[in-house]
Amino acid sequence: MALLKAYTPIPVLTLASAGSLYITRKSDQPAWPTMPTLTLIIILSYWMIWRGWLYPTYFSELRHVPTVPGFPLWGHIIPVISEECGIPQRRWHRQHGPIIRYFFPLGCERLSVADDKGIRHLTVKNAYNYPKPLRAKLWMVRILGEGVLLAEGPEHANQRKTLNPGFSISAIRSFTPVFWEKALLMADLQRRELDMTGEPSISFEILEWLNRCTLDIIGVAGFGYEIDSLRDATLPIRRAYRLVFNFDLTSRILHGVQAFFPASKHIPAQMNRDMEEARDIIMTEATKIITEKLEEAENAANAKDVLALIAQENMKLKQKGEPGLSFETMRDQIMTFLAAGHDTTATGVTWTIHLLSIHPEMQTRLRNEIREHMPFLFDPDFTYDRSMTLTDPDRLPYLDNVCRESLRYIPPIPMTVRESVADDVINGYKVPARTIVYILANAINRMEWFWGNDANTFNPDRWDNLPETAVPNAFMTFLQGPRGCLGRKFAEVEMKIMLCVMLSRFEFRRDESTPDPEEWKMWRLVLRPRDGVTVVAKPIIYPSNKPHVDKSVSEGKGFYYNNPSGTPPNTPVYSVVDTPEDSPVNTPPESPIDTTSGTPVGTPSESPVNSPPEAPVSVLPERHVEPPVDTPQGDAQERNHRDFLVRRGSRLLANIRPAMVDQNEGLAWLAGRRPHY
Ligand code: HEM
Repeated sequence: MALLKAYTPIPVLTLASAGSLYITRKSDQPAWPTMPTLTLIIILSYWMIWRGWLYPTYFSELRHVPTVPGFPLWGHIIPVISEECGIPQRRWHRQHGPIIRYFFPLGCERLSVADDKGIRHLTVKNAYNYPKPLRAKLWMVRILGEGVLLAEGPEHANQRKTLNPGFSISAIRSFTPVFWEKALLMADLQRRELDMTGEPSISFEILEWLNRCTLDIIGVAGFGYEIDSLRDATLPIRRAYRLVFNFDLTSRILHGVQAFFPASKHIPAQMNRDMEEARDIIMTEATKIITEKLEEAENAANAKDVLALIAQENMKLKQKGEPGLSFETMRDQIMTFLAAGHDTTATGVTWTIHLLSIHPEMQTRLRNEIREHMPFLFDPDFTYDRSMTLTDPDRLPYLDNVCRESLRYIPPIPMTVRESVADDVINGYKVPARTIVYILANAINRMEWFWGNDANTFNPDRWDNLPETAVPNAFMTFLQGPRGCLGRKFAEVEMKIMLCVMLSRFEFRRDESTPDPEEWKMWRLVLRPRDGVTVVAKPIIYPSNKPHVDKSVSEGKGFYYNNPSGTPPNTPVYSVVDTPEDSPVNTPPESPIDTTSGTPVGTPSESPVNSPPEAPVSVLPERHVEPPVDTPQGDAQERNHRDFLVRRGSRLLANIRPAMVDQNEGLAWLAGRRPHY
């Protein structure tokens, strides 16, 4: 039986050849063409009758799993490839329950798991029994490199441990000035584009803008490296990612084929040439980053960016007398972060802007909240430089709700695929080794048994009043467990800051002359709108002069608005000071403990960052004006900022410190907080 269900064609081919040789000899027929013909007939019968019908129907160990009706020979490939990724499974789960079996052609069995217990088993309890299938890895490695995303087992655990400090709350706080600066630069450049048209509003394709913005952010925050694609959209690195996401029909077909037959990457097709070109460009950029920045990173004592962590790991190994990390390992890690760290967040923000553009009342409500907490963003004279510390975006409850809901409703990574290494049991069903299992965020995030009857509705307010069934594993956007997204908190803060800036600068409505992006969601690593998202953007503020982006922005010196001279203007500057490190707002709340594994449910035990801090939901913190104070941490940033103000002779208009949530209030919301996603 084991031989007959063998997955590799070699035993089948050997058996078929031996069989045909035997028949040829017995029947006294000439070897040619009898033997090859017979071999072919035996192989076809094996695949069509045994693998495509008898085995999955009557013999497979998975036959007891609720199965989607259909004939295994051709399986359910048509809905799977013709519909949006995850939609057919969403439907099948509704019909057949939380664990289902369906087929790819020739009786290839697939499982999809969509209940709390099953997901926890796959992602937390027995996560290392479910690595990514080799085929999927071979397909992704060309663009992502062999970094932490594709490493497995102890190698993965080790890499993750090395990289974890780069994604701690304090590290992310140190990156926020970069988020602000790049988001403000993007808005300023968009505004300049609008002003050049002389029209009162402009149609933007925002996915491309956001991709450039997030690419520049990961460049600086991850590697201390200015990519500056916001200023130059034609940079080869952006072209590389555009090539990867080419959605013409042949590319789509070939990408599909490659997921199963990696050797098809050698077919001389345009898509393969594009992928090779993209890979070359990305590798060249990653090589440039290492060459230019590694030495600097090695000497940056307290830096926590990805490159500094790689450099420190490298030095540690060398001090132990080991050869250190190979150049390829370091380069691949950079490739992983370049890809994983930019397209995902850009897609998430794009979908959020789209959803807000079709729900204007939510957009207005969110803008009002941003105005209330961050009035400086609406001040035409506001200027920014990296030494300023602005309001923590985690303090805006409705913003938090909108982001969570948008990421639930359209998860940028709609699915992940795994293959069991050893026999296992999920929810009482035996899962033999080499079974392909899917975790489909785009199905799970909308299951009624988690979210209630309105699971299919975009409703940010649900997060204020979640049903008890909405457990952490109901939200699979970032996955969970030791293979969950390492950059989750990074992405959440980045996303919020980009939204604050964009919504304070523009009012967005859908451009009705373009196709509905929700109807054309295409999946290639991320679930993106095929033609991007085009929105009509109308500016919120009209300063007396035209906005001006000073070249010093790209040199890391700051964002100067409305100031053609390029020198920081002598105008009021708001300094909105963040809460100190020890404030409950910045403390990651605990997750419920999984009694079996002893780890927080749905949270990788070694990663503090999968638990975003939550803002108080019921009581908005009061704000009052107070003079700048030195925090116990000796907030150098704040001191620099004060020096900056003195140097420029600027009048400090307001230094707003959001009222610290007092001890009791903090405890109250910690006790009554909502489940943590
Ligand atoms: C909204 C934005 C994002 C989403 C939805 C997202 C989602 C995910 C998901 C679903 C995975 C698991 C993939 C799999 O194993 O199949 C993942 C892994 C990962 N993500 Fe993210 N991600 C986002 C942003 C980021 C950012 C900004 C970074 C880095 C700065 C990042 C770094 C990573 C890394 C390194 C992994 C691999 C983790 C591991 O295998 O241990 N992600 N992400």
